[in-house]
Amino acid sequence: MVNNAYIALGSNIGNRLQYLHDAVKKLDEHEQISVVDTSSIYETEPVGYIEQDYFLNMVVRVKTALSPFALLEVTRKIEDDFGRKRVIRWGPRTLDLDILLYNQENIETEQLIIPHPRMLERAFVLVPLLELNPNIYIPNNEKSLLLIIDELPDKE
Ligand SMILES: Nc1nc2nc(S)n(CCO)c2c(=O)[nH]1
Repeated sequence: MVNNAYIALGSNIGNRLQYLHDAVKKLDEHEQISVVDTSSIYETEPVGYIEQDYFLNMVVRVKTALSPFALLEVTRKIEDDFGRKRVIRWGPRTLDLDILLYNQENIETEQLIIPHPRMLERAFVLVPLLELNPNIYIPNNEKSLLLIIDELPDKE
């Protein structure tokens, strides 16, 4: 059974573009993952934590035979391979991979929550996601994503 998943990538340290490019390549090189679509790369203002450098963000669509948990292990390994130190939660990072959606499933466990719990608050996720699929369905959400983006609080 081939599954469809969307993964958000972000980087705001070092050669951000190279990190994103290499991470997408690593995903695609995995024998049970193929990257079938990649969004544009967006420069975005950091949200969440204190002053950080701007991020480069993108979203990719993958086809995979892996379970959500096996896919999570692969994304965590790629983050670690790129020297992602989870020193400060929400702090600067060489590379961040977040599983956004997996088929149209709802998953709520300690290690993994899908749909990603903060994705509807993040223009840096929703905009590239809509680029890939303007009609994307997000489980447990009935609101138009464009309306959600419009209503996101501006940086004060
Ligand atoms: N613009 C932007 N802000 C962020 N804040 C955090 S935490 N992150 C890491 C994603 O979890 C980002 C990000 O990727 N982009």
